[in-house]
Amino acid sequence: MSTAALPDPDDFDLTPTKSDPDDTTAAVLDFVLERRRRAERAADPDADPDEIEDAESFDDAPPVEGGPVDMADDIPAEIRDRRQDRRPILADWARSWRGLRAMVKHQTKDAGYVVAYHGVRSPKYAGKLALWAPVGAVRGIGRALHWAMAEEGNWDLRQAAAQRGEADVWLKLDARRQRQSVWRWWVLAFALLAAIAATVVLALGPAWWTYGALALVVPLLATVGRPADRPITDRVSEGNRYRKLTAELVRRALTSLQLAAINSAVAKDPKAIAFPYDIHRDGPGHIAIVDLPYGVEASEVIARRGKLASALRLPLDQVWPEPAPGHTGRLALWVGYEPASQMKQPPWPLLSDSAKVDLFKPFAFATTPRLDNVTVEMMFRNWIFGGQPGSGKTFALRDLLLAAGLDARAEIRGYELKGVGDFAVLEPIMAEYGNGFDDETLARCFAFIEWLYEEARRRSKRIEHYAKLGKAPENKVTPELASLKDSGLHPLVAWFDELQELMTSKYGKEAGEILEKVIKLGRALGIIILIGTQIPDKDSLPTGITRNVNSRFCLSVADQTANDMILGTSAYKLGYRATVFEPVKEAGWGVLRGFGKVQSVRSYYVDTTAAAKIVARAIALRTAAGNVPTFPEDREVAPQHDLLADLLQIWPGDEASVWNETLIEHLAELRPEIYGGWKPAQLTAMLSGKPYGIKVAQISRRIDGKVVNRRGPAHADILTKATERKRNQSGN
Ligand SMILES: Nc1ncnc2c1ncn2[C@@H]1O[C@H](COP(=O)(O)OP(=O)(O)OP(=O)(O)O)[C@@H](O)[C@H]1O
Repeated sequence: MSTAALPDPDDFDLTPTKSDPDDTTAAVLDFVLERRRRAERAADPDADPDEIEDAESFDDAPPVEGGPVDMADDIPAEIRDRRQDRRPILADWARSWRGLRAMVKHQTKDAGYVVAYHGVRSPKYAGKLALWAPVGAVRGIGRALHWAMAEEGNWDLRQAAAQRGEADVWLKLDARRQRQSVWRWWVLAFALLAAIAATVVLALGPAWWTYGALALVVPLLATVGRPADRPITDRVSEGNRYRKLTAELVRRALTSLQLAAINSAVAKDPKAIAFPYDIHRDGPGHIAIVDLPYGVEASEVIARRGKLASALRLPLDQVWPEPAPGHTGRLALWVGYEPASQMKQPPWPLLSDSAKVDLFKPFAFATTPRLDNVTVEMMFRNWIFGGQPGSGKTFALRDLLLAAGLDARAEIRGYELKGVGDFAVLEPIMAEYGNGFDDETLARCFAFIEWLYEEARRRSKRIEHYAKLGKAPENKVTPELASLKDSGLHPLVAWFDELQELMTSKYGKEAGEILEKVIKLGRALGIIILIGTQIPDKDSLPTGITRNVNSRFCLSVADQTANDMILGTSAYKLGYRATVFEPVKEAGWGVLRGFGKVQSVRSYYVDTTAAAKIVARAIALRTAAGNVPTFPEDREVAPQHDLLADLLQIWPGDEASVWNETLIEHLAELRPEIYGGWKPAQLTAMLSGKPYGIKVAQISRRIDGKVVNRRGPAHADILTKATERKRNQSGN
């Protein structure tokens, strides 16, 4: 071996040499001597390569991942138990309905294929049966007679005895043959009688008995009669069927990747590629967990997915290598029964009539190649969808908006800068919607981004206020605050499809800077930014934005730069490559990052008709929650407030009149950004001035035995004014 001829001078073993266990004095190892000895052993062409290692230390069992450094006795039993890899009692496919269904479906499909394959060839098989069955009958009778005479073996022995002239031996052998032969003739005679009886019964019985017997006997006879190399049935062509994943196949594929580290390791030790678990069914396919040779990372194999598929002789979208948990050298190679492009995706769970969404909780967004459901979240997240035309980013982005629609609290505003109208179906539930790439739409979109920043600032004040009240322990929006009417902290979903149109326009630079700030500031405040873009270069999508986005879905892209721009630096090198997907044909497929392990998924396909149904349900939910008509369209004054309504809302108990000071305290709690810092005189002025004209009189209260006079309005006056105004408005 060439490596053996070039000993590495630094290749010494750091484990102590075996010594007398009772000898507690440390042995001094002469490194120079030891290296020379090793070099000599390694250079010896006759030396057993295994002996270069300590033969006793060689362990061909799969390595135990991350085992304890020191097997101390005091490791608690429950931890030791947990570390034991127990194989599940039931096979993977039998442990879930999904697995069971996939297995049954696959087996049925497979069996159906085999039946159809042979069915088409049945006339040919019938011809073969007709030809070989008579031959088989004659041959069968011949064999039966031969067997009954018991000459097999005996004849040769008798012949040898005759040649040696040993007559008594010959006679003994013949007597033995006769003894064997007698009972065989009896068996044959009974078989013959049984056959005659069966023929009579068949002749007397119904016709289908005869057909049944023929169906049994004729193929048997034909099998006996046919030449050994010409089977009656054709072999089912393996090419079109699923190839079972075997360890040998995986080994061969891995060694065909031209990865020097794998090939040299396997050349030295064929067990360098190990399988810690048996290859088993997993959903609609098989999975092989592979421990790659020492020092080889799973990502190196994943990056060569095309070569792997070639080595397995399978289409690319049937072969899904992924990093497996445990260590970086562990690979999970999943091979589907059929290419992912031919597998039918289940319908989106949110299409069901009872589906609701809570944006604080995960919801279904996509499926894996095994058709497992992948859930995602929107709260405290910002998203980028990137991909070339026809990759499916608009549809994927729309899925999220539809989900947001089903949370009645969510306010949705956004711009489609392509001008096609893919999002028009959502218009009834959107507070703001722009479509087009004309200057006016771009200007509105830019103004919207500016407003978002202001809104983020307003929200930060509100959060500060609620944090003081102990209602926002992490200075973040909580589900309770989001649900609190008029808290101004409900989820705000701001989306931009084809953002590159704005970024490359005259508004681009400023818009990019502001949006980056919004992304940074708004995440904790319930502002969710969703961006779809076609050209992810730094002009179309400022790096300040990409860097701060925490959820990414990269659909089919043309090159490494685009891939890394969306998924993050080095994603391509690590094996996360959306370049493997073809636009249009594999629309909806992409690499999802930000939700546990990075993986390839396909977004749920929801066409516009299905989308319209979801929107209808969203309208019903929102009407019930009082959010239709939608959130105020005029965002400049958002959030809108109404002093009288607010006063009625915060009015303490059933007091007839309340001091201004007390009212301001409560008002500031409700809307800190508006009423925070108000003075009693200001409230008096607001109420008594236009348009309300409410009397704010002196109210006497006895505090600590003393009479205190302060100004404040009466509940009845405010209620009267509010009702009057409402009546006037509805009369208009
Ligand atoms: N998840 C999916 N599954 C199956 N087909 C899909 C999926 N998503 C999208 N498609 C199909 O791909 C087509 C293109 O999708 P989409 O319009 O979202 O692409 P795009 O990336 O936005 O392209 P463009 O930039 O040209 O608009 C759709 O018309 C749809 O038929």
